[in-house]
Amino acid sequence: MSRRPHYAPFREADSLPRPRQAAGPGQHAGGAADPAGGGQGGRRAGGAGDRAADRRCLRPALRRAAHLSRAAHFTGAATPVLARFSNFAAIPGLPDGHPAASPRGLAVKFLLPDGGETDIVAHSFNGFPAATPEAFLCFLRSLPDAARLEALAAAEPAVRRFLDTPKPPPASYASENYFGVTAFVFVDAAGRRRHGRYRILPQAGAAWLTPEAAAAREPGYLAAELRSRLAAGPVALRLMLQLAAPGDQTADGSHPWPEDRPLAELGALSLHRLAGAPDAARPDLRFVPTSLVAGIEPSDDPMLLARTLAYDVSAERRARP
Ligand code: HEM
Repeated sequence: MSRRPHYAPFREADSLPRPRQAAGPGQHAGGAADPAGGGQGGRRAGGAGDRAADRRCLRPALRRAAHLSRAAHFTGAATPVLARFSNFAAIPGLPDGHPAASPRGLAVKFLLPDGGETDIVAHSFNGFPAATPEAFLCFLRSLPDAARLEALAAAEPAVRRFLDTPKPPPASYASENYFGVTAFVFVDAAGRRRHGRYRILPQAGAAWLTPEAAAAREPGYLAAELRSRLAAGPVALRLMLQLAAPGDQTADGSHPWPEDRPLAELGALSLHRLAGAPDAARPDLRFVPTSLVAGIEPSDDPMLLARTLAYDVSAERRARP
């Protein structure tokens, strides 16, 4: 099915709703991953990423609002988007119900009227096991060795929290909460600057399976569920922005801000159908957190530069014949 994208601003009164509780993800699963080779998220060249691009991309419609940023897609008409759901761990063939498949990823590309693009890359854990690229490399290198990983967790609270926080398998990619983790600076038309972190939340609320129930499902149950869900109607998600309070640190995505920070509603994402060619077949398709437009600027988080470089290397390798 295919519908024209639609987009409409929320009422002003809706733009700063009360904070809501983030979903509680669950137990970690490791998974060897090499940032240069494809890294975190299971989208390495020739691996699960290709499959994800083929089966889990959507060309949806975005309906949104908000006045926190002068970015064109926050202030104009409906903006088409392309989204990709994914699993953690760069392990081709890993079943969707495997513990190492969490956290789940959701990347969104806004296809702007002037031909430009801007991306959001989010995952289903409100944090990250590392605050710096060096610490993330250390984490990745420790994954194959349980004793080394445990020693790292004992020394690094962010690793401990990532491993110990439950990350239950979702009932659907569309029933998971996604966190942008990295802060950005949002600049409005008057030049006012505020730090914020994206969240993408299911309109109908989150729903998870028990690990046992997920393990009993078919290996690709999430892709199959998404396909049948879209045949019945659009996936409805809320694009939110958690706003920093004065003094909140903005350089460390491994530390979430307190839940009492306000959540602004930027708009509604409506995903209508699986992407067809040429989007699903684009070998160079990539979602990069520093693909920004006027009105959204990078924060002082050092991960941003490392991610930009790593995602480009990964996408280039994937595009190679
Ligand atoms: C230094 C830190 C990081 C490195 C080196 C890294 C590396 C990578 C690489 C190489 C990819 C594959 C990109 C591609 O092939 O197109 C990727 C994808 C991804 N990463 Fe990271 N990552 C980092 C931090 C993060 C953080 C903090 C998050 C939290 C949201 C995150 C979430 C994701 C997601 C959701 C994807 C899949 C995006 C897609 O579908 O294209 N990563 N990462």
